[in-house]
Amino acid sequence: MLDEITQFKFRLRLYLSVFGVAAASFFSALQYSRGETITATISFLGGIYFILVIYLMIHKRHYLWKGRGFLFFIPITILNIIYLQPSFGIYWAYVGVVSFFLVMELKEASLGALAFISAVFYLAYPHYPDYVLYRIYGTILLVGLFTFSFSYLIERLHERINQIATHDSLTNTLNRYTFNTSIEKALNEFNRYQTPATLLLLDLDHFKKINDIHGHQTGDYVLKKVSDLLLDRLRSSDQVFRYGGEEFAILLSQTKLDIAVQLTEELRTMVESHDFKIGKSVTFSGGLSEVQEGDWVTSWLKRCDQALYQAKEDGRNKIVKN
Ligand SMILES: Nc1nc2c(ncn2[C@@H]2O[C@H](COP(=O)(O)OP(=O)(O)OP(=O)(O)O)[C@@H](O)[C@H]2O)c(=O)[nH]1
Repeated sequence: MLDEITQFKFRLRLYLSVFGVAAASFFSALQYSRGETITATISFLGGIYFILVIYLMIHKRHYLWKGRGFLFFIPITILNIIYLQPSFGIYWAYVGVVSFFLVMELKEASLGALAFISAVFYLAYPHYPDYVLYRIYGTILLVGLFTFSFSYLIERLHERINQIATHDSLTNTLNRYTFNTSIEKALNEFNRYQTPATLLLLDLDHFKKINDIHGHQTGDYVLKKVSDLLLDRLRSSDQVFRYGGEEFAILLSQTKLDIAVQLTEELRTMVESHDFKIGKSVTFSGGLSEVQEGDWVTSWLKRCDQALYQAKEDGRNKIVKN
């Protein structure tokens, strides 16, 4: 769902850029034949810009300047048309307002559209009687307001779906789906740039007893609190995942094994010394392993699993590296 929305946005911007090339070529030729050399040159440069946008989108999956280059061509061309031919040029103002929200990010699109609307109002002012002018102003403002509202709603929904798709609803840590993609990415970065990374698998000790003695709600509270402690302590570049029921995974990017061991010891004592108000301390066991030459996701995970198993075997509340 999430990928579909992102891909739809990407494709829409690609098709609009193709349309931009066609429109720019047509208008450039037309304007040139009419002797409007300056306008023809702007349209021509617009066409080149859109070709560049399309090229980078197809070959690099990159959206040039986040669509900002659009500002220099479409709005300026429309304003120019309104200036030269106010009686029919004004119709393009509506298209101009909407197009900001299709090609740019919401904040920049809103500011751009506001500046554009002000310029349209200024250019239209001397050419229409009051009763027509107010209708033009009113309808352009409403189109701007409605388009902004829809775009705002879509952006909020997108953020919400993103949060639901990537996070665990109880603990607010990242979920298993995100774990798979993140671990692949860490492995690729190691293979390509030798960027170190250490993975920690962490399992709460005797968690079943907490559930059995204090009830599921208290169990949930403990899981949530442990996650909060971990998230508060770690850097934003580190990623905490809920790997299973009472098992977490922490991906420490740019971190070598020895540093990771020190950090995990700190996390272990932090959780152990926290008062969960259940009459005894909560502890965890952890298995650590750094990514190595020739690793696959499975081999890296297997080493962590073995280390975690060893930590449990050694009496729990322990950290083992592998
Ligand atoms: N409250 C709560 N409990 C959960 C959740 N997910 C898993 N559990 C419980 O976690 C417990 C895990 O039990 P075990 O796998 O035996 O592990 P343990 O009791 O921690 O024992 P060791 O790992 O060997 O130290 C089970 O009772 C699960 O029901 C959850 O989301 N909320």
